[in-house]
Amino acid sequence: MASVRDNQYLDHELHVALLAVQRAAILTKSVFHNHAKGTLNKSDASPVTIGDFGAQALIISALQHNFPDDEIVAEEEAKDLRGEKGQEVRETVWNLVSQTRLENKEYEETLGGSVKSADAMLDLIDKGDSQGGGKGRIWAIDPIDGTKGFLRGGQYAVCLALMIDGDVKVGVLGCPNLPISDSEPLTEGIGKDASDEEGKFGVVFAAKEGYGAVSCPLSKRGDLKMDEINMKPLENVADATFCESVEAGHSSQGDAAAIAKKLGITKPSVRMDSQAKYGSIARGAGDLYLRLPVRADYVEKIWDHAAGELIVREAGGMVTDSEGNRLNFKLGRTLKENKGVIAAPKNVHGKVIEVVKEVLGAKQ
Ligand SMILES: Nc1ncnc2c1ncn2[C@@H]1O[C@H](COP(=O)(O)O)[C@@H](OP(=O)(O)O)[C@H]1O
Ligand SMILES: [Mg+2]
Repeated sequence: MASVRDNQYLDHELHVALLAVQRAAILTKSVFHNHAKGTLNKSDASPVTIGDFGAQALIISALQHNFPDDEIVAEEEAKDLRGEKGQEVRETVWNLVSQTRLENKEYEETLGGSVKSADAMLDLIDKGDSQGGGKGRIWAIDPIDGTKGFLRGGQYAVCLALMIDGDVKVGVLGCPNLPISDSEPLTEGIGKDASDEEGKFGVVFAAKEGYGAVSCPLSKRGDLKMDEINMKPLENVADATFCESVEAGHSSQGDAAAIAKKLGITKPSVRMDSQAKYGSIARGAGDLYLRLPVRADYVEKIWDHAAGELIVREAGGMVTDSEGNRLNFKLGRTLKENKGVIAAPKNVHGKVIEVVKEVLGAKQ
């Protein structure tokens, strides 16, 4: 198979996405260390809010500079930052956005450099209002996925994906709190006391459709020392390690336990927030990702899955909803036709879906 590094198809898109995610992750890390740990004085803004707005502004700025005609579906909007009421938060976010840059000047230039003004920053944030759909080039952004994990010092991810005509073609996940090494066991997080030092934690996952998946250490320079990643071969599904949400409201932990039991799985689940779950199984640190609907009326958002879904597929896995259907990114900002997500190595995915259907079917 051609490698994600040795061809030119969507190369510039992948390059910009990798740099943009790294720059945004520098901002979220700084928000965690300077704000989530208590130095935010007057706070009607949560650290999550500040990090979300800042990361979204920086990513959209890079996309607009390089691909001005592309549409963008992003989670946040700038409404609450405008006017007198939004002044304090706006200034905090602007401070961060105007100060955050990659240490490598050439890379920073590729991203178009700094945002010009606080007003320009608000307009950039609001460029993420596309309604999505199955036509043309559309980027999906989740500036901080796993907001609860972010606050706990657990896992979170800066997520960016490019869809062309509704198919995910490029996906990048920045996971500041995952171990760099692809061979480290699954971990929930590094905790509130984690140091900001590079070297042990912080990884970027990336994939281009048809060309495989890679990981590289997250760096302040934006360096891209990428290694190919693959899902771990799994002959017997009973030997699997599975991951699921920390939040019981996001995925039914009871159903997951029942499914695991029926599959003969004896290892306890690893609970982690965000699309770090997709990255972790893609690099073989775990085998399955089970996301089982808790509320029938919840619709998954495209920015919560686009990048991770491609990364797992390109690492040799299969991703579907709980009925075995591929996730459909052509329907707007949400995955309105899909319920739940099941990601697994190709050879066992069918078996897992069989059991998921049995367990969920028995509840009806
Ligand atoms: N009832 C629900 N069911 C499933 N997912 C939900 C949910 N409520 C919120 N979410 C989504 O779950 C995401 C986190 O996923 P996970 O549980 O895997 O960490 C959230 O992303 P944000 O953290 O960006 O808001 C949010 O979009
Ligand atoms: Mg999210």
